Amino acid sequence: MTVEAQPVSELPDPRSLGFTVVAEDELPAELTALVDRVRTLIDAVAHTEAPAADLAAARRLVEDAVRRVDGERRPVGALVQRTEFEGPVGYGTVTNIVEGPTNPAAPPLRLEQAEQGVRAEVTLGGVYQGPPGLVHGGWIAAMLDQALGSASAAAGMPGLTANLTVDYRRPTPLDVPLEISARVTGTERRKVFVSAEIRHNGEVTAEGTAIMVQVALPG
Ligand SMILES: CCCCC/C=C\C/C=C\C/C=C\C/C=C\CCCC(=O)SCCNC(=O)CCNC(=O)[C@H](O)C(C)(C)COP(=O)(O)OP(=O)(O)OC[C@H]1O[C@@H](n2cnc3c(N)ncnc32)[C@H](O)[C@@H]1OP(=O)(O)O
Repeated sequence: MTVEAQPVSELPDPRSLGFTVVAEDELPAELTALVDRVRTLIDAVAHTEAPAADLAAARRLVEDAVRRVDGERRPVGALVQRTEFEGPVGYGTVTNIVEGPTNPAAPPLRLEQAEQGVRAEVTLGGVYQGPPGLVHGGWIAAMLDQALGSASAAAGMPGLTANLTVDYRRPTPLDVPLEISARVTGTERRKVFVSAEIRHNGEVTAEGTAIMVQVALPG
């Protein structure tokens, strides 16, 4: 495959483009702890068979919690900067639905730079269920998309997904560790070709390929 696209070694500082940026290590520990507990709450609520009185009491506590935290808000589109990704490519939206560190609706996924591309381990509980005991196929696609986009960004070529293909090879079970990995396989002009897999016990359960298109940034 031809290699005409080059990594964008000099991405502009997103702040100069009007983005709000927060460094991940500057997120308050109290916020990340709260996100973690709300994830636990979502899972508990989704599965509870508690008596009505306990449900009503819990609802009142949640209403109180909403009053406490629903004050000043970060703007939608705010970016988080992950400093362990080398160079100016470690940006993502802070509320990204698949990996955003402040988003309790996101799974506890954290893609890391690997020898080739990116990789992560994640365990998905019952709130990610599609068929009984299995991860929803849409979430499988979403996690592959996130890994594919991150592999492109980690290689210095952030872009938007133009095309995504998913093959579901085996059922992907809930409540067990899953390994996700992705890498760049080629480039052509602004197109970045990427491939990714999800594995359980070393066996591929799903694989995806995508074309990410590098979007021209001003500056
Ligand atoms: C300093 C940085 C500041 C900002 C940083 C912000 C964030 C950091 C970025 C990454 C973050 C890191 C992690 C990744 C996170 C998440 C991953 C999830 C990603 C997504 O969740 S993303 C949302 C879904 N995604 C969209 O919302 C895209 C909607 N779409 C469009 O916005 C346009 O469609 C676009 C831009 C894709 C292209 O438009 P365009 O006008 O720029 O370019 P054009 O059409 O000319 O295509 C150029 C070449 O791509 C080929 N091409 C185009 N489309 C194709 C297709 N479908 N299949 C096969 N090839 C295709 C053409 O054939 C041509 O190829 P050729 O060079 O051979 O002629």
